[in-house]
Amino acid sequence: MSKIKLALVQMKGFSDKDKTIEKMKKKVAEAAASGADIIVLPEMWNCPYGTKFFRDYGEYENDSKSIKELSALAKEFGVYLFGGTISELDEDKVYNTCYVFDRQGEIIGKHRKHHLFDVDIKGKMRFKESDVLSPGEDLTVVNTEFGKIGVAVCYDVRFAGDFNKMTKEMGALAFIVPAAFNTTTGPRFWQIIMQGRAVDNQSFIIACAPALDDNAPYDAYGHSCVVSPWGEIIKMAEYEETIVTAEIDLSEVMEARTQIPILNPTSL
Ligand SMILES: O=C(O)CCC(=O)C(=O)O
Repeated sequence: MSKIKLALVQMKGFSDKDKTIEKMKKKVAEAAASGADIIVLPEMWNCPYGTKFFRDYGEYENDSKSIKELSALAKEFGVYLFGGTISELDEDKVYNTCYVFDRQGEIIGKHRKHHLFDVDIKGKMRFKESDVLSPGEDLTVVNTEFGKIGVAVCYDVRFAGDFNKMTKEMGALAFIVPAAFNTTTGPRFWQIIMQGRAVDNQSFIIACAPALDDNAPYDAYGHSCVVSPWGEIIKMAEYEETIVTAEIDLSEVMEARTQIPILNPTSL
């Protein structure tokens, strides 16, 4: 079984988390109605994007309304749900965490953002996630009925070596990237990075981002996308709310890797 129907929920939230959770439920129902096997949400979908919000919006895993709702949705619609990210509290630490649910609503993976977005772009933008967030330690590849899928969160996508390790050592055939690029770095880097990771791993890249929201403190770039192992943009959204659907065939990964054997160069 190599064909997968995808639905990426490019949404914006409210400052009221409960209201955002209700909206997310409607969007996931809409995505499921498209026949999706895998539904993906954006980075920090239930929290305004900013270091001053992360702790307040955080949830402990064993008492998390967001996780309960995501699990129930995965089960109700019988889909894999890559639950974007939420702010995860663990003792005194805060992580930016993606939970992955199978068709029964069980958690099959959890990825804590590994590389924190600490940048100082002169005259344009300063962001220091490490003021509040702690970095995750691990790379994450989950097992699905379709094959192995790597998970990375936003800035993680810039680290080509990690992706290469997930491909070569951990068997990833596709990557799901909940992200929230911004209108400063997005226009310059988003597409080229997504195509870069697709081409250098000969894998599908599936990236889901929040929609741009004039009322939010952070200017999200949107542009959720699906890129093929050949680097083709199969689908890419613009800035507005939308659900990006696409059907991909994982057999293309092995075709690309066989025809251009960069991952196993001694095989020729
Ligand atoms: O890498 C970038 O340019 C943006 C990353 C980002 O916005 C994030 O990690 O939240």
